[in-house]
Amino acid sequence: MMRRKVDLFYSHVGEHVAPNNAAEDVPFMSLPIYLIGARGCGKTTVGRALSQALAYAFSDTDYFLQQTTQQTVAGIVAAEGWEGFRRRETQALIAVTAPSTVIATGGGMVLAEENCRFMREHGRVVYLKADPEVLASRLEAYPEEEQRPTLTGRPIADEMVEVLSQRDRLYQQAAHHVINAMQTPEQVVQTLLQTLSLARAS
Ligand SMILES: Nc1ncnc2c1ncn2[C@@H]1O[C@H](COP(=O)(O)OP(=O)(O)OP(=O)(O)O)[C@@H](O)[C@H]1O
Ligand SMILES: O=C(O)C1=C[C@@H](O)[C@@H](O)[C@H](O)C1
Ligand SMILES: [Mg+2]
Repeated sequence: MMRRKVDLFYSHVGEHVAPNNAAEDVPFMSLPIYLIGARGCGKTTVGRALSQALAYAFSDTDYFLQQTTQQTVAGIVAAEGWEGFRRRETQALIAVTAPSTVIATGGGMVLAEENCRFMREHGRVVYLKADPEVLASRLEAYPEEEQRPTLTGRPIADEMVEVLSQRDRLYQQAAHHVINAMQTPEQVVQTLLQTLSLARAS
């Protein structure tokens, strides 16, 4: 099933995956929607709800990685370092990309310029933006350390300030749209639907 969807975008030559269909070949209505933003901004939570509202498929690069490797994020990082995780994350992004799909990305997806370029070329990119204090309070409530091993070794609140100071610019640059993620998940979905339908109409 996954392979069939992926083949709509890619031709597979041996182990190599070569893009042959960028966004201009896919009707605007069916473009994949990539959700980007820091840990805890709601990419997974909101992404799943948005996919239901649009009757789209839903994929999550973190889940894809964990399913295909049968390891947690912490396990991959322990075995291969963050460098190995980031390499796999780029492959996961390509593998889950398909028309009519909402894609929740990992919080560090924008660290590689090639990932940003790929997302912008293949779909619509939405930044779920939230203040570090809001993100920290969500993550402190549900740390899920196997999915979110520490990035800096610092307490969560300090880590979120540091991470956003480095990445906010990258999220902004990669995004077609920036959405306030400090609303309830239902409100974020409604804002997303309005923003995307306005973009489709223009
Ligand atoms: N809009 C929201 N309002 C309140 N809580 C939220 C909201 N969005 C997500 N949460 C909560 O924040 C936590 C993290 O959400 P989620 O896993 O969706 O974030 P994420 O952006 O996918 O993070 P990661 O980058 O680690 O995958 C969850 O406990 C979720 O219930
Ligand atoms: O912000 C990050 O760098 C990360 C966020 C998570 O989604 C996972 O992709 C992983 O824990 C790394
Ligand atoms: Mg997530």
